[in-house]
Amino acid sequence: MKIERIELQQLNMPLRFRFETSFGSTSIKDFLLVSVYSEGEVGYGESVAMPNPYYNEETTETVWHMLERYLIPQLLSTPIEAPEDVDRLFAPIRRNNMAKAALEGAVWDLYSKKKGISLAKALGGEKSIIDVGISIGIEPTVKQVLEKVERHLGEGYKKIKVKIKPGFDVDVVRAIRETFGDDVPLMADANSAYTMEHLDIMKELDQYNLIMIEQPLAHDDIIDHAKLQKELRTPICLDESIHNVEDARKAIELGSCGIINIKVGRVGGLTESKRIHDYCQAQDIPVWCGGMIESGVGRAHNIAITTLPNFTIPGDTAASSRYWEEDIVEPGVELVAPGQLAVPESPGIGYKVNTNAVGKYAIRSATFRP
Ligand SMILES: O=C(O)CCC(=O)C1=CC=C[C@@H](O)[C@@H]1C(=O)O
Ligand SMILES: [Mg+2]
Repeated sequence: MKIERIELQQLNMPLRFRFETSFGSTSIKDFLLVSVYSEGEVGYGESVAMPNPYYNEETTETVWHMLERYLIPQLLSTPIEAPEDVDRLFAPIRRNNMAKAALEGAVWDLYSKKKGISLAKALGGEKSIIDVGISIGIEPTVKQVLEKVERHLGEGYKKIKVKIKPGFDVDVVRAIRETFGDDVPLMADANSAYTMEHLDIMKELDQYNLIMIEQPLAHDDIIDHAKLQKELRTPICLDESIHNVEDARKAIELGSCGIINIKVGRVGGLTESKRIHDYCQAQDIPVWCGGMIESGVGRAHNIAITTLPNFTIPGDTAASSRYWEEDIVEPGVELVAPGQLAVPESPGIGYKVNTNAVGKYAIRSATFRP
């Protein structure tokens, strides 16, 4: 693949709502778009790092730095045939997974466009339709969470995820169960807001037939999660704790989780996402695709990876219109049936990037050549 030029753009896109988790809230999406140009084709990737290092250690600025200083120069000076070569090329650099994933994802898109096949197909995906759920942030009141649950159930979303934190947990889950019944596919995500001192709260949550409790304990822990899992019948799902297939193997061997959330950015790209998927499939551990409030580009990558067969639980990839007045892809990612997205069949990510919209939201850009 002869790469002629790589463009890096920082975008600030206003969100249609304020998204709050146990570690902060945001109403502007600050992220990087990577465009890789080669012989008339462009591949797109998106960095899912947040502006501040609270979800993980990366930020928009650290990703820009890693791309500019290390990853883009390495890619521009090394001949590559396939996206897996990019994964190998970046392996000696420790962590900085979101930076690696942004560029590797753009190469996957480019590669599948050159082959004339969809990204889903290039990854070995099988589905033509995927089921999706929705992630509801922490709201000022339980009543406001209930209103959102009602709206999104009405849209047919196949899984409701609610964010919890100490003081905003059992009440939320109980109210949802009392209002909407036991059949609603419901889960809670704690973003590491609890410790083993909160075992009583976890045991209370265990009574509500949740599909899973996501990342209750520390972001860097798998030992206490294993202890906690022994106390609960609800499966624990790991998000922040899993950065690669080795983390997945160790967590599964220890019994720290029954489910894994694969976020392409957090694990360093689509190649590593596939490895984790394959390993979990062999171990009978279901996976699902977590969201990072992506623009349409990241959303399209999430749709593609979700077509692999062991993605058996609906992910967080909700419709573009939930997040954006105007997405940077056209048409936006929209439901084709209640709670379902169609997997594009056209080459690459299968969505056209709207360069006017990109220009409107761009606050910084740089171009790199071999
Ligand atoms: O709608 C989405 O894209 C999912 C958003 C979501 O739940 C998350 C996004 C970013 C960081 C976290 O707060 C969180 C998660 O942990 O899954
Ligand atoms: Mg999470």
